[in-house]
Amino acid sequence: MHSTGLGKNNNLVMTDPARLLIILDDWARAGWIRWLDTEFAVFLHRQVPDASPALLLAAALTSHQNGHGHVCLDIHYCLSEPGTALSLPPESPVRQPELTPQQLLAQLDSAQWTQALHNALLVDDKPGTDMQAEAGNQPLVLDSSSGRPLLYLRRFWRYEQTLAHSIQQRLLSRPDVDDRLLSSCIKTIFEQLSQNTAAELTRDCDWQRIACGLAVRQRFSIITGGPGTGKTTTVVKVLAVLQALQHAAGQPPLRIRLAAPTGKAAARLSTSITSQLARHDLQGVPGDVSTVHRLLGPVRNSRFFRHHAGNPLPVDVVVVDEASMVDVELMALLLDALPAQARLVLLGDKDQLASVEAGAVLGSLCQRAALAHYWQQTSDWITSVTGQHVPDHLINNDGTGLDQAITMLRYSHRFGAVPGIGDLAQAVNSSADANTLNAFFDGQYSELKRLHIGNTRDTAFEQLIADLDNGYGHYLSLARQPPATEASSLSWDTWALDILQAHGHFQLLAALRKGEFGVEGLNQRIESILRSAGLLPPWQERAFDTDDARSPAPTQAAWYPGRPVMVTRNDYNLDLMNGDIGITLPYPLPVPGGTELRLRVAFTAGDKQKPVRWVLPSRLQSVETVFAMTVHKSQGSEFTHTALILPQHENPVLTRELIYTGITRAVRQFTLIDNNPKVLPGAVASSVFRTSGLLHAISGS
Ligand SMILES: Nc1ncnc2c1ncn2[C@@H]1O[C@H](COP(=O)(O)OP(=O)(O)OP(=O)(O)O)[C@@H](O)[C@H]1O
Repeated sequence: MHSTGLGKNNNLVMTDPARLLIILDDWARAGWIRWLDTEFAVFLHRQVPDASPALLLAAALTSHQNGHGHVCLDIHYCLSEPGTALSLPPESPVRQPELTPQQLLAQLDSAQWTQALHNALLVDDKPGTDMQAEAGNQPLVLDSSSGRPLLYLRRFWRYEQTLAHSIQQRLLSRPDVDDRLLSSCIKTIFEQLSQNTAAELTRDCDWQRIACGLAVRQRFSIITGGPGTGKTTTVVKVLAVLQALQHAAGQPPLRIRLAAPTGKAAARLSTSITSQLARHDLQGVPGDVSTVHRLLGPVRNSRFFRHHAGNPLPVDVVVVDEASMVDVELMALLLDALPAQARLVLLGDKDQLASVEAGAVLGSLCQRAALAHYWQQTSDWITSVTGQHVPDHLINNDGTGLDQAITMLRYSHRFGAVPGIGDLAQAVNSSADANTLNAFFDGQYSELKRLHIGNTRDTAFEQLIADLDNGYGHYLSLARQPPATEASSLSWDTWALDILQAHGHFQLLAALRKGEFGVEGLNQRIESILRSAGLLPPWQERAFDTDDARSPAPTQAAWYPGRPVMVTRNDYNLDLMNGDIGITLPYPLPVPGGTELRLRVAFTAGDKQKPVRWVLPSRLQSVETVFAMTVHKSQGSEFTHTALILPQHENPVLTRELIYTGITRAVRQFTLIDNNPKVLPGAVASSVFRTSGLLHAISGS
């Protein structure tokens, strides 16, 4: 076993930078932090050799926090609850370090640590405002303006300031809107498009109308709500109202762009809006949705985009769906590229897992959404324009300007026939206890099932996976009935589209990556289950070259018909986005003397002329098998039947947000697979706390 060689001198670590670096090295070897985090501290030490160990430790932990989705290190939180704040121990540590971060942090107090951060060469401790942000050149920024010392890498601090400044500006400069005209347009559009379900008519307050009014009234607004609360339905009405106002004013139609963070989420929004457009004549409301990256225009082989403050997007309105998945950098770049006059409407579920990258922007902005905090004058305006009355307990004259721009939709229309899924998600969200959670699976809801399995060799698990109606057997049976080799390319495309659609029928989600209950172990196990069931070809180990089955190519060993893969990195050359799912299938290709079937990966292309893109497997640089998918990767997707498998032991990765996100991916049926009765309630009791100074930067000053 590796030893740091420090022996019992651990109490000297905080007095000697060299010893601290040895400890950081040990943490990286133990898999508790990344090498990048350790290297960052080493780099700073080389630049400024007299930087204190406490500062180097803070720098490494700030970098570690960025890797866990936080924009900064919250000094107080880190000292008071180091395990939770730093998500340590990690999901699958290599080993226990000689001295854990928790033990080392116990040697520090907040005043001492903050004091050690005052180093003029490395830390900017008077960062001022966004406008002066370029002035400092220290790599770290200590922002104490909220009363809590927060340590940032300068890059992230600048993104947050840019965002805060831009949102503030938009909130301050409202567009000119004639309230009487707006009121009449809302009335007309809602009457024209309303489904008028019994549920809708019996509720006291129609939040969708309120959301519509507030989104039209401002240049920045957020519509948040759980699954099926009508975010998409509402935004279509917002856009229809905006175009109607333009029309009434004799102005040309607004230039509207719709975007989502992943290709999959973009396709889902496009499908939803297109189906509404098919039912109603909505002039000027587009059905095309692009990814946010594509909207900004990526410049090949660089981190830059064509659109930025110097070359703004030619738009009047931008709508971003699934905004909880947009990280602080991308959101800052988007706001930067948006003309000052344009409206931005963010849609998303504030309770879902945040982006994997640093910065839970939507979650931070919507922290106060449940209680609305509308001013009396906002409430009066809402009543006069939309006819709705805001309940008294949601009115608060101490609300912020940002509060006035946020609407939370509170009634789900999605789960009418399958209320168990929505009710369970809500119970998870409100931290229900073990008994309440268990009661959901006692048979009262046919849409909720629970499998207790000790390991993945359990027959019940095997049956679930291979099931022909509700498991992977569904799409794989279709995949085993290809058209005739000589059939038209349209027949092959139609077949592939049916399979891609059938694949969305069932998905197994996992919380972890490693181990028997992590996606890696599960993918192997599921492959072998499906092979034994005769649903996948038997030649697992034999290499199957993608263009010639007779010449094995070791690097391509994993390709076989039926293999589902997920793209893990945007590939602009192939026009595939992170999160896109393809299925490996045979495809007829001309060869001398006839036609032969070769393996290709079929992706939905979203193009009526060419609905399927058939990609040569070897061209796919970053893909992984996706029989099991992490809950993180499942965001922005939904599946008719979703199964969530939990590990045998509690783990810091398991949080309320993760369980909620997993459950809400289910449309008709949800199956929980677990064994240890403590794991579900333990996860539901622990919530992700994303440290960020964004809310204070917008509203606190
Ligand atoms: N006011 C309403 N009355 C009746 N049905 C509604 C209403 N609003 C939305 N729906 C229906 O509820 C379903 C979900 O709506 P929608 O897709 O707009 O919700 P969402 O919040 O965008 O969902 P998701 O979180 O899944 O993206 C749709 O079938 C829609 O037609």
